[in-house]
Amino acid sequence: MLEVNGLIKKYGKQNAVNDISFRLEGGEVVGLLGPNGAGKSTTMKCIVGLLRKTAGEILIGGHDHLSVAAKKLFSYIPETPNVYDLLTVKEHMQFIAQAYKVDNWKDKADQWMELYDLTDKKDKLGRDLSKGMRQKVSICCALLPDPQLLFFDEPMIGLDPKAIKNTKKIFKELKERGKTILVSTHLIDSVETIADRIMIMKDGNIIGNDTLSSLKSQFSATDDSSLEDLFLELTKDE
Ligand SMILES: Nc1ncnc2c1ncn2[C@@H]1O[C@H](COP(=O)(O)OP(=O)(O)OP(=O)(O)O)[C@@H](O)[C@H]1O
Repeated sequence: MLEVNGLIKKYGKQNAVNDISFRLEGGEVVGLLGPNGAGKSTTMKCIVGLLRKTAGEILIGGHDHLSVAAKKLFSYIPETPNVYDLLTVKEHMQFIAQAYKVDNWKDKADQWMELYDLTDKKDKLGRDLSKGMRQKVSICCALLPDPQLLFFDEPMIGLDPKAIKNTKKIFKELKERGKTILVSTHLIDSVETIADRIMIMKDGNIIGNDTLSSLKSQFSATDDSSLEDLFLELTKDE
């Protein structure tokens, strides 16, 4: 579903992403972890075409990632939600529904807005929404087209506890429905139970990419050590 080969992204002379390669098979859920500045957001932004890559090849469903065919396959939830100042919550849904030709969009949009407590905010303008509400709108917009592949960059940031709980539940449901998910997060427990694989980045490199149990055995962690213990061990400065 996703193939990244030799991705390099430089900001000026600095390599933010340092020649990384990885794949996501259809139906896989992969947790992308790493300390601040590791290159997680840069990697995602290059994949979804928001940043121009310096080098490398990225294929989505076998199509170049910048092609329309690729864009039809995925949704992206950015680390900072961008909403349109002058569209209401409902108009955001309508805009996405029309762009992605979503059937029966009103019922689907109502369900997502209800789940994220946005029903009574549906006529509020984007510019009048709180940070958490913007994040909720961003998530609803990404879920509405029901894409095969979802990129979540720090989806829990700014969400209230109920929305965090719902989002974890949605991850589980999406996984059960065979969706492919790449989720970057610092809330390690939010991916520990659902991720088929964990990818750990540090200084622009992938320093671990395997199932949790394989990572534990590779790095001689004990069976009862958590993903958090493993993460801290792998990313500690020498
Ligand atoms: N627009 C930019 N211009 C210059 N350098 C940047 C820019 N954006 C990111 N960087 C640098 O690229 C590196 C990777 O940043 P990135 O935002 O991808 O990390 P991250 O893993 O997502 O971090 P965080 O967990 O803090 O969100 C960092 O060293 C950062 O300072």
